[in-house]
Amino acid sequence: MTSAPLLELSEVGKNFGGFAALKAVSFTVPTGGITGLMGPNGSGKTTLFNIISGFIAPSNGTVAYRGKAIGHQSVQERSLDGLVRTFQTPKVFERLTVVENVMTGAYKKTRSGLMAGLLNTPASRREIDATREAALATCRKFDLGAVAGKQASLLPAGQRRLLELARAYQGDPQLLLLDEPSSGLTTTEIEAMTDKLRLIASEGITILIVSHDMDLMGIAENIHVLDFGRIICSGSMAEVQENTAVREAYLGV
Ligand SMILES: Nc1ncnc2c1ncn2[C@@H]1O[C@H](COP(=O)(O)OP(=O)(O)OP(=O)(O)O)[C@@H](O)[C@H]1O
Repeated sequence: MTSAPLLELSEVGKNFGGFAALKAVSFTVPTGGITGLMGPNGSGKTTLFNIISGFIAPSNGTVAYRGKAIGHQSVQERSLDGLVRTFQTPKVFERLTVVENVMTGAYKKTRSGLMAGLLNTPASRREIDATREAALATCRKFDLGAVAGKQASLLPAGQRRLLELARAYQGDPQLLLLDEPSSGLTTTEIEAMTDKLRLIASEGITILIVSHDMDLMGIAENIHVLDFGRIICSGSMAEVQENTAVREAYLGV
């Protein structure tokens, strides 16, 4: 018996004025493992991520998460339910330290929350200490232990990407949406990123990843390819690379 998909997109469309950025996009993301989303520039990948995470509403179609339509849920509600995303350009709190940045990933699930923390009650102090300890453990897991106390603005590109990943991980995701996590990284940094994604997936967290990077995309078990707002191919990396429509979309041949 196959289990229900974690995420199901049905006929999702998005119009910006008269322009159809997405046209009847349907696919599922199974629970567990890594699913990829590829496509040339402007094919609609970020628009689809924005719809799944709740930043924009689709013009048509539905997004179901854990078997339920989530169109009415805000970004925050989705994130509390374990649907956590990163951005093409890493969003890091520049003036906070690395560990403080990671702590912000967990605040939504603390009992007292950020505001109570500011009031400095004993309960909130204990909670902050526990949150900091957990964030430090995450820093070490993502090879950021040595720079945990450093201001985030001082990090080079590779560590910024890892920091964004660590912060998303601290938000306790069930489905992690990663938008171009290796963009701007060197080959060695991409290898480090790949290892961390494998580690996250091995803990049972499902990953949906957008990337242009064929090496990084090689870790996805199943890949969907968008072109001009439509899915033109779905399959393994080998199947996608062999597909004529994909070759035409990327190479124009
Ligand atoms: N808010 C908007 N208003 C109008 N058009 C938009 C808007 N957002 C996206 N588009 C258009 O929709 C199409 C898809 O854009 P999107 O950013 O989703 O593509 P992408 O595949 O993520 O591209 P890239 O790889 O360059 O990031 C593009 O033609 C883009 O210009």
